[in-house]
Amino acid sequence: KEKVEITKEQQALVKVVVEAYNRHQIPQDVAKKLLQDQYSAEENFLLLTEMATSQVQVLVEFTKNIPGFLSLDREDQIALLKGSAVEAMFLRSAQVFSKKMPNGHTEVLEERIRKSGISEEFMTPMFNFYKSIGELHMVEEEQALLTTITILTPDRPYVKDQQAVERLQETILDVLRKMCVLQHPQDPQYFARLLGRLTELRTLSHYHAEMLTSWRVNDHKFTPLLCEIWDVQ
Ligand SMILES: Cc1ccccc1NC(=O)[C@H](C1CCCCC1)n1c(-c2ccc(Cl)cc2)nc2cc(F)c(F)cc21
Repeated sequence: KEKVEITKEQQALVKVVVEAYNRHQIPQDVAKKLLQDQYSAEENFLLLTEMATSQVQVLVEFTKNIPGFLSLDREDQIALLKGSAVEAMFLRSAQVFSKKMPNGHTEVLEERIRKSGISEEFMTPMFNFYKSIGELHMVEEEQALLTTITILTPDRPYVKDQQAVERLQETILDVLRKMCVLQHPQDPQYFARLLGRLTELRTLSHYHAEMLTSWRVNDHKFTPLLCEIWDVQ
């Protein structure tokens, strides 16, 4: 059985990515806000657009710390950000939903989200994804690396030098694979299950435009940044 070992430079890479991931988290805790009060569909829609707008800004800052990202072609950097922003938002939402909370809090949070204004048809795929992420009990290194892998997806629309992105993604995949073996020795399939979630994430993200335009509000107002990133307006 080969001895799996994370090299010094891989440890340094993980440290940089995890610190950037933790530093660039959403300022105010949206889960706490949702647990404190029940908001109208209008207030929830506004909260979502604010959260999503700040999350995109946070994502841009985070990518600057991904080793090699700034050496990519400038237009490819933009293509990767545009292509991964929605998935990063759902992945972040899933991680927020999966956080350990006092008894009964997760149920209240789920209820508040169910009643937030999103139309019923999207609840099942969305919560199935959130719960499948929760079942993985990811440590923060795995969460940070999984988000990085999502950003470094070579086959996003308009990416010119896919090989360059593939090389960066493979560097991250390699250290994540080793970390999973070391972190979950009893579950050799863990790494494969982790990557399987990215397929579920991509499917859920296909619904994002409909989820937004079908939100139960009269006027769907988006920020210019969100119009850039989401397929809306
Ligand atoms: C958590 C975050 C961080 C960064 C960016 C965005 C968000 N996400 C949000 O703010 C929205 C809120 C927004 C306010 C209404 C309820 C859902 N949100 C969504 C969501 C639902 C549907 C769509 Cl289309 C998008 C997102 N899933 C969530 C799961 C959670 F556990 C949570 F606490 C908030 C969640």
